[in-house]
Amino acid sequence: MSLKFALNDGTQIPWLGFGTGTVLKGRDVAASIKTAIETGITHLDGAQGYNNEETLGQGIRESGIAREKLFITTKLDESPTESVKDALKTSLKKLGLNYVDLYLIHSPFRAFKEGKLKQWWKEMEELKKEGLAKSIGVSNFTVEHLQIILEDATVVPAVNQIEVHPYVWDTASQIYSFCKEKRILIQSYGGLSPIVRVPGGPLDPILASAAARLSNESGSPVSLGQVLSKWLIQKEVVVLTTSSKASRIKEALSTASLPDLTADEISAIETEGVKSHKRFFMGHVFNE
Ligand SMILES: NC(=O)C1=CN([C@@H]2O[C@H](COP(=O)(O)OP(=O)(O)OC[C@H]3O[C@@H](n4cnc5c(N)ncnc54)[C@H](O)[C@@H]3O)[C@@H](O)[C@H]2O)C=CC1
Ligand SMILES: O=CCc1c[nH]c2ccccc12
Repeated sequence: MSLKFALNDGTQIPWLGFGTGTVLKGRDVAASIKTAIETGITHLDGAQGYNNEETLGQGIRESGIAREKLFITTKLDESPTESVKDALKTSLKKLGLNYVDLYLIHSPFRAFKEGKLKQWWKEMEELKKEGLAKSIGVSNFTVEHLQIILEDATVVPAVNQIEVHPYVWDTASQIYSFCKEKRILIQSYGGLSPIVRVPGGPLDPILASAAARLSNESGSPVSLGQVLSKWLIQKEVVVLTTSSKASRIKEALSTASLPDLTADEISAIETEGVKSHKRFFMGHVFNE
């Protein structure tokens, strides 16, 4: 049985999601999606803005897996040209689906500037009521953005998808704590940044020493990436990653069953991480 986290609306979400943004944005993802599903992925993360929802849907169909076995997310663009409902209907048509498991507001930036955050959230709540999205949530929201929609919300966002890794833990931890208190699950993206985007940083020796201990204990090789993902799992944070290689997907999937990191290892990862702030995605939100 693979690990799932509970959402505040009573549904469950697989801890690991396969992303179709970043390196896959604008590309034909059908083959990657089929490989991911055949390797054991059941959670797929898409977005209107990734411009590949058609081939995401194609990959799902070609995999032959039953719809109800999958958890599928897509996101409302930051500057949609249609109403929120029409935008989701367009996404569903492209995906070839009747509903998504999770629909997210991709970014608060534009709606916040135009004073439309509350109105967008009301429209999101309607979509959930109509069953077009089983769960609804947000992405790239700071505490300030969340507080605005929570003032009038009848549905608390199920998730907030943000950049989380040790090099942004100084700011991400504040959003994480607020969301924990409100029972909003955090989904992390960019989680492998310390090893894929800025390798050689102060975190590497700590990741290497934890990986060596876990390798000894589990009897099979554990990578630095798995240590980063294990850190997130132990915080009950969903991990979004991507790879066209079945071997890397297999490795990622096996992370949940590794022995736990110790409290000292977790503390060392966070202490070293916050010494070296490096943000890769949420600059448009935080203006850093
Ligand atoms: N809501 C938002 O604003 C954003 C959402 N996302 C979502 O999150 C997903 C994942 O984001 P990423 O930053 O790409 O994830 P990530 O930080 O896990 O990086 C993935 C990269 O790492 C490489 N990789 C994967 N496994 C590896 C391993 N074991 N060793 C070394 N390299 C490895 C891959 O080739 C890929 O280039 C996106 O596809 C998208 O769905 C991403 C960015 C922003
Ligand atoms: O998902 C990654 C970053 C992001 C935030 N808003 C958009 C819109 C379109 C593509 C990517 C993104």
